[in-house]
Amino acid sequence: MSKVMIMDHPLIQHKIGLIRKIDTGSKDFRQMISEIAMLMCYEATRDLKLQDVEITTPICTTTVKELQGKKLAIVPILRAGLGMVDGMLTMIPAAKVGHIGLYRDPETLNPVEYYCKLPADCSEREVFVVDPMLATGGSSVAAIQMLKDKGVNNIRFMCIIAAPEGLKKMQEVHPDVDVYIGAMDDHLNDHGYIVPGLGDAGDRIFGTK
Ligand SMILES: O=P(O)(O)OC[C@H]1O[C@H](OP(=O)(O)OP(=O)(O)O)[C@H](O)[C@@H]1O
Ligand SMILES: O=c1cc[nH]c(=O)[nH]1
Ligand SMILES: [Mg+2]
Repeated sequence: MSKVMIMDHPLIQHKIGLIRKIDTGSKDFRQMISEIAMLMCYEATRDLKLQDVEITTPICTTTVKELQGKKLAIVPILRAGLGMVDGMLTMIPAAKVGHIGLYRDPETLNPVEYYCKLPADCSEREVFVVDPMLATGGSSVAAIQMLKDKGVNNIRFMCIIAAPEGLKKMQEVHPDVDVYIGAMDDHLNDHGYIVPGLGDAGDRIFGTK
């Protein structure tokens, strides 16, 4: 079964409180989504493996640590996932970035695919899929399936707000995917929005409503 990590860092909790407020405008919302993604990336990469390497300083030779194993890629789910990319890249500047375009049909709540462009060597990388919202789970479960269909098998998923319904679905369909959650909310309303949530993340990031 996958690992689920719910963030307990005070800075993350504080910033999530700010983005929930109805009065927080796009500029501040965007800025804080990016900061939260950076802090969550720091926490979610705690278990990356290190190896010893010999180097030479200006003074002598010594042994230092460097990351071992697979290189990383970040795959935001469009649109709202785009808001998390800058913060992730601040922590992992050498990561490659793929994009998966999905929107949720407002009537059926089913995800509709419209774009997919991944790094050529994506199947050899450890991939962080990012989207601020895990609601019914339809979008993130479908995005991860798209990656698996292209041979990617080392996947983690990071969201800022999750509903229990979405987490349950993710664990049922993709039990191999570790999930990093900023805050666990209460439930979904009749329109599939997370309660208390923060509204429509994409619209708030891009100012489209
Ligand atoms: O778990 P689900 O029920 O699938 O809902 C979550 C999805 O809904 C939102 O995207 P949306 O469809 O609003 O697209 P957008 O990012 O372009 O606004 C959100 O960013 C997730 O991708
Ligand atoms: O609450 C929700 C649910 C889906 N997508 C969002 O942006 N917000
Ligand atoms: Mg949206």
